[in-house]
Amino acid sequence: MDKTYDFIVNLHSRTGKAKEIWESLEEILTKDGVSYRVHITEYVGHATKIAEDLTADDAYHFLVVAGGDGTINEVLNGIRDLSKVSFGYLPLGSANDFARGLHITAEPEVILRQILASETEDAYDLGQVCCGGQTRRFAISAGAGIDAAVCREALTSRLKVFLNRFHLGKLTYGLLTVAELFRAPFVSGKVELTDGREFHMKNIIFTAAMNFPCEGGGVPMAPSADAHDGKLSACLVYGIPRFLCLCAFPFLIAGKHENIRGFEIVEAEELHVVFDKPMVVHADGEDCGDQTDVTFRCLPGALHMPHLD
Ligand SMILES: Nc1ncnc2c1ncn2[C@@H]1O[C@H](COP(=O)(O)OP(=O)(O)OP(=O)(O)O)[C@@H](O)[C@H]1O
Repeated sequence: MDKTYDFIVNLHSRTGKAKEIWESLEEILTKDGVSYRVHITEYVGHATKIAEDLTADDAYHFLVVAGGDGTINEVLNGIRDLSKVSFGYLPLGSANDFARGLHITAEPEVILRQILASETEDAYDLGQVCCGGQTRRFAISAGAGIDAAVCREALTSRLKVFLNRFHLGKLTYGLLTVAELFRAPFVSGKVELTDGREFHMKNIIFTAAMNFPCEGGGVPMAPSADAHDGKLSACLVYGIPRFLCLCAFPFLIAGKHENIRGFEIVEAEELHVVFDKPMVVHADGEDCGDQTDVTFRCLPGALHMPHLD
């Protein structure tokens, strides 16, 4: 099989730091005589278009995404048929929750060499969110409520740009979360799981459907989420006063929130959530609008990645 790699690169990831890392990676590709093409993203949403165009035929494709979690989500939502794609990943973002979930900790140069040397693939679950007439895939998490509102704010946050300069980008999420906690509307709703369980929720803070344990730059919403089990782990937070929720955040950040009042972690192949007022919804931090009816679903083993030694 012709192994030409298509690199989809977001030079704007990590507030532009990705550019210099990518330049050193491209030197390796040139020096090693690798057969490859580079597709640099030029605007928000471009990675989806690039992936759509690359996978429009019936051939098998070796894609490698170089960027952050937002770029991964865009590419995932452009791929026509996931079963015909090998999905390599070079973490160049600021939150890097996808890399964290995969336990990819090596330097990008090392990961690149591992991808190029890989002969086999590993399959991982993905998530899918359906709401407001749209269907989006997600790799890490999707959710409604405060975490989604924070993602919306973070997309345009000057605070993130500022903090990224000091390698403190993930602090953005903490600061924005405290602000959102006290300005979010009071919403009630119901969650139905595939096994028939139902949760009736008042004063919903958020519902986060996790494929990997962490979102928001390492916050372990569902510490035991496993992208090999065919299920999503949902963290439901509701029914507690907001100041108590704020007091519980250190436990959330430490991944010790499971037994705290107001925090519930449930596993399911699918969750259907209905709210009495619109809540902000996100998929991997990408804004899915304000919605009242949302379905989160697991797509077992849908993502094929080069096995890294
Ligand atoms: N040329 C471009 N100009 C401006 N924005 C772009 C461009 N190309 C891509 N983007 C946008 O940059 C956003 C953020 O990129 P990405 O997620 O890769 O990096 P990050 O925010 O640093 O990482 P993380 O999501 O892990 O925190 C993406 O949502 C994408 O739409």
